[in-house]
Amino acid sequence: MDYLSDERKKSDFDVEAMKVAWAGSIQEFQLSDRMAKLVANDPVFEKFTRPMLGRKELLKNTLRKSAHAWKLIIDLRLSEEEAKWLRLYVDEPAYTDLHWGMFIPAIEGQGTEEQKKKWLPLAKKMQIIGCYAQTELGHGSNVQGLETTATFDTRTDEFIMHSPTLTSSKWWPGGLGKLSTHAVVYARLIVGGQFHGVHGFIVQLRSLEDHSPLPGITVGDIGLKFGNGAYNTMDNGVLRFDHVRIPRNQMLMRVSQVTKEGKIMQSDVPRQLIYGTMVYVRQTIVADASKALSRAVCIATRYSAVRRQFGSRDGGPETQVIDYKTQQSRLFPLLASAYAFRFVSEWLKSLYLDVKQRLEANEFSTLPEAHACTAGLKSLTTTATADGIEECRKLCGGHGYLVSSGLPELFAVYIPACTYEGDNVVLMLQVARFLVKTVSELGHKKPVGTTAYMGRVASLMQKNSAVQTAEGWLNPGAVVEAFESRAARMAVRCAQELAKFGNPEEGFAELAVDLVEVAVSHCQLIVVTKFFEKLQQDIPGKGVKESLEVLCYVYALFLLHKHQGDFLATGYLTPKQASLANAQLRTLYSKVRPNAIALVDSFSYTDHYLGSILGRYDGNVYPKLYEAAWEDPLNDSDVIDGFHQYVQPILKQRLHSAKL
Ligand SMILES: CCCCCCCCCC/C=C\CCCC(=O)SCCNC(=O)CCNC(=O)[C@H](O)C(C)(C)COP(=O)(O)OP(=O)(O)OC[C@H]1O[C@@H](n2cnc3c(N)ncnc32)[C@H](O)[C@@H]1OP(=O)(O)O
Ligand SMILES: Cc1cc2nc3c(=O)[nH]c(=O)nc-3n(C[C@H](O)[C@H](O)[C@H](O)COP(=O)(O)OP(=O)(O)OC[C@H]3O[C@@H](n4cnc5c(N)ncnc54)[C@H](O)[C@@H]3O)c2cc1C
Repeated sequence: MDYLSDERKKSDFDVEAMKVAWAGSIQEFQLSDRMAKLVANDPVFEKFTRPMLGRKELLKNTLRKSAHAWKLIIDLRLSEEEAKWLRLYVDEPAYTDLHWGMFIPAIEGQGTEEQKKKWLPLAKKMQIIGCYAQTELGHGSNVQGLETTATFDTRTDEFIMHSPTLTSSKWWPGGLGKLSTHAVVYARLIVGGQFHGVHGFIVQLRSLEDHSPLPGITVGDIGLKFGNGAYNTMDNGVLRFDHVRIPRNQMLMRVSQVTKEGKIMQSDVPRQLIYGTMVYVRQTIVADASKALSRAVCIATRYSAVRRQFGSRDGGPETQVIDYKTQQSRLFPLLASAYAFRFVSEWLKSLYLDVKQRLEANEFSTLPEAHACTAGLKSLTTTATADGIEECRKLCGGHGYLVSSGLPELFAVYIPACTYEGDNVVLMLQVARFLVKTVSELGHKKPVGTTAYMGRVASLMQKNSAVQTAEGWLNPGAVVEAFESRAARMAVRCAQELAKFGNPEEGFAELAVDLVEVAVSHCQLIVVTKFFEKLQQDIPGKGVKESLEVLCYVYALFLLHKHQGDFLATGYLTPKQASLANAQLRTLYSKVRPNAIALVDSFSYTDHYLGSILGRYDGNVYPKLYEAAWEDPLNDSDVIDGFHQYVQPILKQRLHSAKL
């Protein structure tokens, strides 16, 4: 029985066509759908019991699933793209994520042709397992502050890898603790007693025969992390070197080379390329944000349509909680954000692929913008997604707190995204630096790409919003101009404040809070603009484009409402115009309402991937919650273990004293 069928009938767009719009293309949809079903129908990938497992059992279970996934990849001859989708739908962080997601990309991006030829075939056949060992106990954000040393020994033509202090211990790398045989280790290059910057080195950690750590290497897991199950399927590790020798050709040498004689040779490649793997991964994290947020939103939306509270008249049904305006005002902006992040990630991927091609051809001019966009959008989308998952839990009331809602584990597994691959505040400060530089160069350099609007800064500073009615806000030009003006005005005002400091670094430190706000406003502008640009494309299917238009305005006007202080303080909007935007937002919520279930169905998530009783496709929530309660190990017996030993004596004592 489909308890949500009435809801599904209300929608006025073609859901199958929306699935394609969400996936990006029919090919991508079919590929993803095939992998989702493959995983959902395979009992090895069962995940409901995960939060009940102890750490060792949990990790072993992950190894079993990863081995099975690898067997499927080989047996079914899956392409790299198919394998990525398969791992996504298995939905369990594993050592393989870092192997494929960072170790291999680090060698691809920073290795020489010779190094790639040697290491990539081994890694791609999984004859070695690698991780990305950058962060240390004492330093994560400050990469130039890393303490591990790689000292070149001209006599033996080797580097000596060493951990000189406790704080130089590598700490956090995923897959390092128990599984990696190799790592790309970031360390201070020392040649002839001089420091020559931080570089990556391929280091073997464990024997390929019996997996024991090699001499001079101390390696282990850093311990239990937040939440049951969640990210504890990953062996984040600690690593120390005691004068471990590696051949010279294991330094990744695309950026700088060390000769046999101990000479440093700089190629034309900028040193920032050493950070290139982070640009790649940050871009994938933006795509992951839309997946995580859409999952949470799918659960909360379906459950909000099933759940009823108050409002019964003449014995009729109570009100579906999704019909409360307050519920809509919390839920629908998140639904719109999931779509907004999906489309901005699509754009970011194309930007990244373009930069990658240019880098391969030794053309580096677009790298700073790619860094700013990946850093800023990673920060913006992961912050919003982490907050959004928690909001979805609250939107589900008490049942959202049950593990079987799927939300607690999703939250626990997701929130480190605000920290890993760059703390979100640190990353926004990188965007701010890029913007301040752009403003300072306005007189002699035409801004391009995502900062092109700064080229119109004079008019953006003068012209105020012309919107006169609530309908006036349903105009892409009016909305985009509002976001451009806010971002440009905030950036210019900050630049003026900065100019008052004799020492720019001192000014940057003092104004850091304002600078982060400038960076956020710039990144929100990018997301809004890319959503409108998406709507310029041909999007087939009855009502699909119209529904996306509604979501685009919801996303933009919700941000405008949330940050109205900025829009008012910069003088671009009057209080009346801000309140008209809010009135329009209320109208938009009622347009989303009939389509809400169809909009989350369009994510095309299987019940397996959602992993939530509240978010079941058929809406059959209460019987399934009731059944699941009886499957809890505590309900194996009527009287629990420990009762006779610890509780009964207390009860008996009470009976005894009552008799007295
Ligand atoms: C099969 C596929 C699966 C896909 C899944 C993938 C994996 C999924 C996720 C897995 C889960 C977890 C993985 C987590 C992994 C990690 O966390 S790895 C560790 C990440 N660490 C960080 O992100 C550290 C953050 N810190 C930094 O990035 C910096 O070093 C920082 C930029 C903050 C340092 O600032 P400064 O000290 O000012 O920097 P400098 O070194 O002096 O350099 C400044 C110049 O360099 C430019 N820059 C900085 N970063 C980059 C970059 N990434 N790319 C290009 N350019 C960069 C910066 O703009 C300065 O340029 P300028 O001098 O102004 O011209
Ligand atoms: C689950 C997980 C997986 C990870 N996987 C890996 C991995 O595979 N490989 C790897 O190398 N690393 C990994 N890391 C480490 C991760 O990349 C770092 O933790 C991250 O970059 C943040 O650095 P940090 O811990 O030094 O934070 P810190 O920099 O110590 O941050 C602490 C606080 O200080 C603030 N702060 C720091 N610097 C500044 C500044 N300049 N201005 C203002 N505020 C500042 C931050 O905003 C934050 O509030 C992982 C971390 C986690 C949690």
